[in-house]
Amino acid sequence: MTQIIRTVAELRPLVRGWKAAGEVVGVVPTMGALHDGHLSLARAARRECGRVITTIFVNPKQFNNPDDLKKYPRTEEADVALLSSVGVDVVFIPQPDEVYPDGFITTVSVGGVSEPLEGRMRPGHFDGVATVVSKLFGMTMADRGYFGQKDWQQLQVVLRLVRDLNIPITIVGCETIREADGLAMSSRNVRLTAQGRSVANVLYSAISAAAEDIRAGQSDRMAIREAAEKMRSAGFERVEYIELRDAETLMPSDDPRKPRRMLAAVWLDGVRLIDNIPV
Ligand SMILES: Nc1ncnc2c1ncn2[C@@H]1O[C@H](COP(=O)(O)OP(=O)(O)OP(=O)(O)O)[C@@H](O)[C@H]1O
Ligand SMILES: CC(C)(CO)[C@@H](O)C(=O)[O-]
Ligand code: BAL
Repeated sequence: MTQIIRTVAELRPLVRGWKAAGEVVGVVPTMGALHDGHLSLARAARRECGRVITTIFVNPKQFNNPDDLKKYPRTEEADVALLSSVGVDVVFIPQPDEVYPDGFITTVSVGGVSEPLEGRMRPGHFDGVATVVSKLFGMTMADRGYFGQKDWQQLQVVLRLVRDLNIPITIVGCETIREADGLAMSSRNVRLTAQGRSVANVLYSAISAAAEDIRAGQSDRMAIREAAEKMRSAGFERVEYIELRDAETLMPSDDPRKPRRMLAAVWLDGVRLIDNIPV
């Protein structure tokens, strides 16, 4: 039976009971509007943990764009049904005034890895993420936290956060789940027009081809330029960035012996899409 819990006061005794019984507790933080990408995290948690909590909270502090926050899809009832089908124990839906009560003034800010790419394009975004994730870890007292590789930089920020602050949780990074044509699943995909949706997969196919070309010896810069060109010809309004970075620090890296990641953010139909792949 999946239980919906909306307050920390109700959640805490339940989790304390589980822990006293020796159960491992997993948490899957989300902002709702769930799709198969989220459910894959919940399924991984279900396989690996005795108890699973999925949190749904649209965190205002991580939206640098008020319009994006206003338009963020909210589908609570459907989300709870999907999580029940995966066998999640608790859907925790904290209320904004409990997460950020009057007088709340603390910000958790992770240096370095938060700064480039998404951090530069969405000022304040990772402070918002690091602050709410720290709170969700504290509220749920989970032993394991599940995050998607689709938000690669976010995953690296969270790994750094728990290491630097000695938060007693193991972070698990789960593979990106894609539509049949390769488009990474995202709650924002529903805002694409039919025409936009029909070309959106060019984001993944173009960066995949670039990664392949780099592995075959083409220069990083040339491969990236060709990928950007493909997206523009497919009708993308804007290629915000395509970068090849050190997979962990997200700093520029031209050393192919170290794990690298190609990360991109683009605009299509007024929707901002991101994706990333190993190189
Ligand atoms: N396609 C996916 N594959 C694997 N994990 C995913 C996928 N999409 C999202 N996730 C993960 O699910 C968690 C919650 O993400 P979130 O609620 O922001 O969903 P989203 O679909 O990425 O939404 P958004 O469009 O806002 O980026 C994050 O850890 C995120 O990385
Ligand atoms: C991790 C997260 C739930 C924090 O609000 C959010 O950034 C997300 O959905 O990826
Ligand atoms: N998936 C990361 C959350 C966000 O875009 O705000």
